[in-house]
Amino acid sequence: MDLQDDVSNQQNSERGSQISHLALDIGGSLVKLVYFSRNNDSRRDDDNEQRSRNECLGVSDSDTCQPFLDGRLHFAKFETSKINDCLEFICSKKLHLGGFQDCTAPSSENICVKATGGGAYKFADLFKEKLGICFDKEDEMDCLVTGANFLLKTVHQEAFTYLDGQKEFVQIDHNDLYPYLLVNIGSGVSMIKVDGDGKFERVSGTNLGGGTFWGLGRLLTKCKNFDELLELSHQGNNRVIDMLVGDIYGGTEYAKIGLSATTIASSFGKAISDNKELEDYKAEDISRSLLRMISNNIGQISYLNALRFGLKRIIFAGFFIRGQAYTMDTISVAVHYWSNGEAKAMFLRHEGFLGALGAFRSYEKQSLDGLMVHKIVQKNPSSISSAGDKSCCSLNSDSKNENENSGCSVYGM
Ligand SMILES: Nc1ncnc2c1ncn2[C@@H]1O[C@H](COP(=O)(O)OP(=O)(O)O)[C@@H](O)[C@H]1O
Ligand SMILES: CC(C)(COP(=O)(O)O)[C@@H](O)C(=O)NCCC(=O)O
Repeated sequence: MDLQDDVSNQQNSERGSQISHLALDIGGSLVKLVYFSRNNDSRRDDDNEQRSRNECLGVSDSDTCQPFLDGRLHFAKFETSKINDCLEFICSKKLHLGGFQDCTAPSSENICVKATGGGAYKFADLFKEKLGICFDKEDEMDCLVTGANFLLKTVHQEAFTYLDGQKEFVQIDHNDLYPYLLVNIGSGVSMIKVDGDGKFERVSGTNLGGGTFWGLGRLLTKCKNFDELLELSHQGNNRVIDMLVGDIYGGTEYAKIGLSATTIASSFGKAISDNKELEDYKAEDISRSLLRMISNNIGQISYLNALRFGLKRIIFAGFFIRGQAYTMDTISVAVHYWSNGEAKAMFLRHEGFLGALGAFRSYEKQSLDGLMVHKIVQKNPSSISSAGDKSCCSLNSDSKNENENSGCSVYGM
């Protein structure tokens, strides 16, 4: 089944499903949306559609929930700078009204949607004006932690390590989950020591984050979008621009302090002596260097914070990572190198949706509409397949493309 079939299945399915509980995470770079659709139990057709969709997702029939419990989480993201696309999407799907479809519809000024991230404050008036909804604001750090704990506890094969091109899923014992360091690499970076559900402390952060990579990359390479910049980095060679220990030490290592000749001594350092202008460098090499610089730096600061609190597990999330092999490898190597192999870097398949998932979960705290997502997931992890609006993939690990993370449902980008 190709993507198009899948999308039309999805659309048919949405016609027969009840959409509810929209939650938003509006960050400095991206708006992330999560919403839930419960399949309409009275329609047998939907059973078949669900079945064929599950086949396409690699979810076996036996994994399918009973229709009355059955539901799906949908994920979507938009650039924050194109917030109007997001408003249009919500409006076209009536996501903001979804939770009330079966009840007497309240007047729109009573409709509150869970929202987190800085944009929950910045864009509150815009959402009120355009959609007539108000934001029920949830704390960003709280949501990140709730989202991370939710994924780690309930989604099968969510966390994995990535080293030397090898991706290995980690089965985390629920009783041995805490403490860990959560490093969310969004526009900026937050480092949070997590000790339990709702028990956490933001211990550090850095302003050299995903926004820095994308911002500098855009200026230096003239790339038009983030994916293009990432794509370029695949073909680049950072050694053209980075100053290596060998460049300083005449081709040899600095063995006394354990630095090999190929260690980067100074990111972008070669540019000071090359007598070259920006145009003389290839965009690929600039992108590679930049990606390495940011990833390395975050890996190192994360390790130092893990060391500070004696944490062995560092979980990296945020859309900067984007399931990128080179990014994950660089971060992992940095953590491994600095910790002498003591600490472990882990990544999440739903890396970019922690905040939105956390905001979504806060509906449950208020037990709205008897939402039983948690129970559904517990009962059957693979059945909360995430489906998007242009593509569809599963929350389980059977994704056709290993690198295709759960940010699978990408709409409007
Ligand atoms: N399509 C995209 N457009 C812009 N940035 C992207 C995109 N995909 C990934 N990114 C990266 O992800 C970062 C944003 O990550 P995210 O976790 O959404 O943070 P925020 O909450 O600050 O928006 C960007 O700064 C950029 O590095
Ligand atoms: C301010 C933020 C929490 C906002 O989150 P974001 O939109 O970047 O996901 C984050 O950008 C951050 O933690 N910046 C680093 C600030 C610092 O500690 O220096």
